[in-house]
Amino acid sequence: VDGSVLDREETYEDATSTAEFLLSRTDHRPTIGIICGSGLGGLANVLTDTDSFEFRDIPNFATSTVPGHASKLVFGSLQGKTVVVMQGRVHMYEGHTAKQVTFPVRVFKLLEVKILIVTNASGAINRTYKMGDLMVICDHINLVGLAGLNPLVGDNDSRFGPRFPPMSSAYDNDLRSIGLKLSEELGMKEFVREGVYSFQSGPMFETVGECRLLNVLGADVVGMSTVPEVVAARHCGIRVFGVSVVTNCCVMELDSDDQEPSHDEVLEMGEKRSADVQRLISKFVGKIID
Ligand SMILES: O=P(O)(O)O[C@@H]1C[C@H](O)[C@@H](CO)O1
Ligand SMILES: Nc1nc2[nH]cnc2c(=O)[nH]1
Repeated sequence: VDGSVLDREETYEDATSTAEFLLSRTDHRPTIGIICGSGLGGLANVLTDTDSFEFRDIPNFATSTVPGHASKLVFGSLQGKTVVVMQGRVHMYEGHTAKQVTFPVRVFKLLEVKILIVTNASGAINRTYKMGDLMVICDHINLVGLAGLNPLVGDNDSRFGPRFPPMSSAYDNDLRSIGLKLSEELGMKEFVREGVYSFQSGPMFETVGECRLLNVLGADVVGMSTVPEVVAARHCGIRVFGVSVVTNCCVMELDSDDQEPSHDEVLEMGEKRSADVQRLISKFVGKIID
């Protein structure tokens, strides 16, 4: 079933039936969920003992139309832990609602996933950041969500979580510390940062004025995903760790010679950094107590 054609809100019962569908087809019982961003899906290929499902074959899942997002859900082992990996994600700019975009996270909850690792590609707003940097996400600015487009709008099903969930420590402090320490041990200190991810709906990249606005607001990078997933995860009590690959630097001056962003460039840089992201996430998964 292609979730993009569903014209109703996904319910707790839908998530339950999707979880039951998956649990009846795999013996894996993951405690860690991972979502791979643009060009970063290679992580799923390092799992062993895998069971793989196309999104289009999973009831109630939407399928990604974006190059660099394979649309596969892969269960398997990574560093001795059982994980479930979304090789690619769906985005709101593809026409999906916030609830469709976050449906897999709610299914993860019903699979008894305790920790969600989110990855994405982003553009640098912070002028000290460079292309190819990795940023451990410590906070987000949910411009889309503040304007009312977020997965928690509508009836609240308290089986998932409370009506008014806090978001002031959305990115788990202990997990961030572990991630940053491991990045140092892996010799990545030179290009690993910690900062704030801002979410705009896309699919257009930002104007110069918008980049300057985001800079004033305190954003370090900007992207088109992740935040709805994190909101849904925190709502249902899943702890979150996030890593963003800075695939390009946002254009901050009008009429400058700076290169305009393109999805090809995003994919190219994502794939270039993919091995480092895989090393960091693999080591992280091996280290954390889930
Ligand atoms: O899924 P992510 O956030 O990694 O994808 C980014 C945002 C857009 O989907 C796309 C722009 O190139 O890459
Ligand atoms: N919004 C946005 N998303 C991105 N994803 C990768 N690069 C960018 C960018 O510059 N802007």
